[in-house]
Amino acid sequence: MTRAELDKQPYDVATMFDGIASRYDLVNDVLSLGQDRVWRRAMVKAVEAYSGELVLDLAAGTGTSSESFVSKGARVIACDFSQGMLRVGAERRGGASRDGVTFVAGDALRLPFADETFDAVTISFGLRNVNDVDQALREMRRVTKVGGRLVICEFSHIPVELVDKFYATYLMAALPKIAKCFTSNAAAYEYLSESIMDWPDQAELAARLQRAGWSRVAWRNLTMGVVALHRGVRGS
Ligand SMILES: C[S@@+](CC[C@H](N)C(=O)[O-])C[C@H]1O[C@@H](n2cnc3c(N)ncnc32)[C@H](O)[C@@H]1O
Repeated sequence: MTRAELDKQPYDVATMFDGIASRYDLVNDVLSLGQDRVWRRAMVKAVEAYSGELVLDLAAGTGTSSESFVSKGARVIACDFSQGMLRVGAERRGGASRDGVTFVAGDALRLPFADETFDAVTISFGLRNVNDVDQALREMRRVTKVGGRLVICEFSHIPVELVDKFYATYLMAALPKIAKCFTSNAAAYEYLSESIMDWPDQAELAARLQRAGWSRVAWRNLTMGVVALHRGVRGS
């Protein structure tokens, strides 16, 4: 089975997610010990999507990250470049456009949307998998309305050294073994661990948001920094 490498070639990333799509959400719940639900609730609060707003959930996968926003009355475009993930999401919801969520195939590096389309843009556990993070941050800004907001939910780093070492051991030794019990593509979960370890820390990601033109950049840690929520506003 295919796994991506840390150079994140788009074909390898899309094929890897095609291959794990059917059990993706189940394995997430197991590996995060249910914490993913806590992180998603925090994400909804951070985005504060109001009734009538249009939200882009980029790298939406099966749409699990998108569903939460419609409960607040917003409409969501769930965009991803893995046909397998989109298919599982659409089948589960009974159609590609249902109850406020519309699945759209698209690449984060060349988004198929006009300038200043969305009130808010979100990306959950997706940015780490993108081949050119800075280009994705610029593209997300391009499609956000002036005054609109960006919220990124992504794995990050624990600022307490001892706890971080323990977490690194879980990631590199235990996580792929546990994943093996639930999926036929354990190699995809080796990639997950490696890509988390390789990902920039909170301050560096914030600096990259600023360089991509986002204003009022800030972040907050969830579960001691296992995950961080970064936010920014399109100023002009
Ligand atoms: C870990 S999944 C996250 C799915 C969902 N957001 C969630 O929270 O469960 C990462 C997703 O990023 C998508 N992805 C990676 N690079 C992409 C790109 N360049 N354009 C669009 N989607 C991309 C993958 O296809 C995959 O579905």
